[in-house]
Amino acid sequence: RSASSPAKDERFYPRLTIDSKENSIMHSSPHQFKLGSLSVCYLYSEEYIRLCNKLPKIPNRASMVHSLLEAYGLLDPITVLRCRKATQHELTSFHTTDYIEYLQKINDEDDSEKVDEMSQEYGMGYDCPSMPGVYDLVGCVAGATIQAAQCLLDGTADVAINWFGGWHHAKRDEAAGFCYVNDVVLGILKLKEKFNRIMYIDIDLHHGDGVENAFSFTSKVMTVSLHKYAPGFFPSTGNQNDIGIGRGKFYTVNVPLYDGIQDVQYNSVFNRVLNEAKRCYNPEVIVLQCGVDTISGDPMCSFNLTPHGIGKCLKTTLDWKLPMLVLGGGGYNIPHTARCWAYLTSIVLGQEIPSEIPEHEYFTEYGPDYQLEIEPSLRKNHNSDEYISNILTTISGNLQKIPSPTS
Ligand SMILES: CC1(C)CN(C2CCCC2)C(=O)N1c1ccccc1/C=C/C(=O)NO
Ligand SMILES: [Zn+2]
Repeated sequence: RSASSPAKDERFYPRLTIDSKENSIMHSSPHQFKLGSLSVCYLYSEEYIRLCNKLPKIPNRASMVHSLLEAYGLLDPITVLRCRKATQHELTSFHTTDYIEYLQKINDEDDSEKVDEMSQEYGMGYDCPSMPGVYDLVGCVAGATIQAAQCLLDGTADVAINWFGGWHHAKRDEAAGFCYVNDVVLGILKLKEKFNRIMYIDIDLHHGDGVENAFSFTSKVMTVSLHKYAPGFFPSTGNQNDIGIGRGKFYTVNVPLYDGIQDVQYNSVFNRVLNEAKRCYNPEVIVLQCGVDTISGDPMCSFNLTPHGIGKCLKTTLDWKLPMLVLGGGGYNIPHTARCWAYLTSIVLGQEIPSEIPEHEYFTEYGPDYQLEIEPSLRKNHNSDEYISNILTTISGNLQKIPSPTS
């Protein structure tokens, strides 16, 4: 135990027993996570999956993710929790009552013309089409992430997973960027009931603006976002000089990147920034938004990562042995998104899974290779080494200004 951090409860450390029967088929392969088994919970319900399936730009994605996890046997060692809907009171711990009551009003309205009159006021429109059942969806997404956070508060899990959450753009009083509710903010507010220093890490292609805005004034939550930053690219915020304000100054970290970045450079940036942020901030709990619209083959066609590279980021944070809330996010090549989140789940479990996609209901979607691995594309990388080095210097300079805990 490092002297600086108070003696931590055993529950938050991975138990180093090797339960050979149900868990962790251990191989010595190089990328194999350390021996040991974490207690992991996963939030799910039929209604939740059905509602997520209806989202216009990611049809059926929730079912494909869930089915692949099942097919690989990844849910066997996991506590699968049926998620409940968030209450209006829970939703308004971040969102305005007006906005939540608006969602309730349009929930049963399927005459989209009538809805569209009110829509513009609450961010509903092209990016966030109003859809029947939107309040039910919002309740499930938020309820699942809040429940996942509760597992970490109770210590009933070391890692809590909600692959159908991670909607990081929603604002308190409006939908934004395809996000109707900011379940990430709601989960962090739940964690704040017990933890004093929460680190939010966002590796989605897009800047985690909604979460950053919610906590830019406080040092209780450090937000770190790595994302594409280019003129006109949504949400067009999150440059390296965006570092938080007031008491939150230096507790917002942004790593703006250009198209074409691949695993090695991305992992190097991630490890440098996150290990320094951890050393300076000494977080008690981690929230990781794992949007995978950064993968080669995603229609966003921007970054050029593979599940292996994203997996290395997850391993870096798992090695800290802190309780973790793991969320989904973007990912518009649906089979690739399922491949990636299945692979990340296997890393959390320290369980090796075969490259062959197992037979299951959506098997045909994984053609023509029917393999788990994804190769990088042959695309130019616009991130020069000097650009990266300058960004790292700036960020390191800012992190050094965080008062050390003893002061
Ligand atoms: C509507 C979708 C979400 C889908 N999409 C592409 C992908 C494939 C088909 C079109 C977008 O660019 N979108 C967006 C449109 C406007 C604003 C934001 C987003 C995406 C946000 C995001 O991923 N945050 O993490
Ligand atoms: Zn995204």
